[in-house]
Amino acid sequence: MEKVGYLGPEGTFTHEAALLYAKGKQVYLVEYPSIPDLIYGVDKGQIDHAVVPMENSMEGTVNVTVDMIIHEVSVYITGELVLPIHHCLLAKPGVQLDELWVVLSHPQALAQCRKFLYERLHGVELRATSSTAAAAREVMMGPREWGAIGSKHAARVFGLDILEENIEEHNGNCTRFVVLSRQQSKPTGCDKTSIVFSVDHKPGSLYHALRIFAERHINLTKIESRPMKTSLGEYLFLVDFEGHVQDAVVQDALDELAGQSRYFAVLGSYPRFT
Ligand SMILES: O=C(O)C(=O)C[C@]1(C(=O)O)C=C[C@@H](O)C=C1
Repeated sequence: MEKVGYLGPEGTFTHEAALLYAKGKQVYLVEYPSIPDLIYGVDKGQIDHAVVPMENSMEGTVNVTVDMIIHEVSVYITGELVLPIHHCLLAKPGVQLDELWVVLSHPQALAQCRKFLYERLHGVELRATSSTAAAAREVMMGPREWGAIGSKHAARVFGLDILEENIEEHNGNCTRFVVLSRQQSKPTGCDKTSIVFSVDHKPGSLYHALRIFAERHINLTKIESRPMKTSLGEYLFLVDFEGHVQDAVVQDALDELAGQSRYFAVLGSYPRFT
């Protein structure tokens, strides 16, 4: 049976994404304590696939995920899942909001609830944890004055009360998760591809790179720059577009782009989440 890893413990949003990915498949879910552990887990062959958060509609890219895929491991993006993210304020049964003096959660979740924390819990100490469910677990074991930001599922798993629901700043809050695997996925006819490249520091370089897609009517769905990490001012461009690396038009475009890039790599082609 294939093994699918997720950021644990049970009750994280990544766990929800992994459950969605596993639906109708015969797979075995494996919990990992951090995103790097999870990504190394798939790279080293401990698991077949890893479900990791990639991008949030409010907070943008999950840098650790993107940077590890680009710089540290040899895995492909083979799937994507988009989930609505609704956060709750959780506490031990019977505890009231004004009794809380510490609130724990994953940094992404704390950031997505910044306004609520400022308006309703101003002055409380905010503590970062490895995941939202890890925060709920600590609250279950910790003093009564601790609260956590996490999902309804985490409240059930750790026996906590939900003091407030939907405390995220925007009700359209959602996170895009990707599936990482050691083998590339096959074309489905409704795919997306992620690539990364760098260009020379001369006028028009990026324009000429993007022109390759425009001329072939290839629809770009995301463009982002990340530091190359070698020196200040050196960037890698990450581009997502519709199509699969095995499509003739995409192959033609990528051949041209590779020929004029300083660095070029395909991160993977995968079925588009609809
Ligand atoms: O802590 C969790 O529950 C996670 O699954 C991680 C994570 C993330 O890193 O983006 C996933 C979705 C939400 O955006 C908040 C946290």
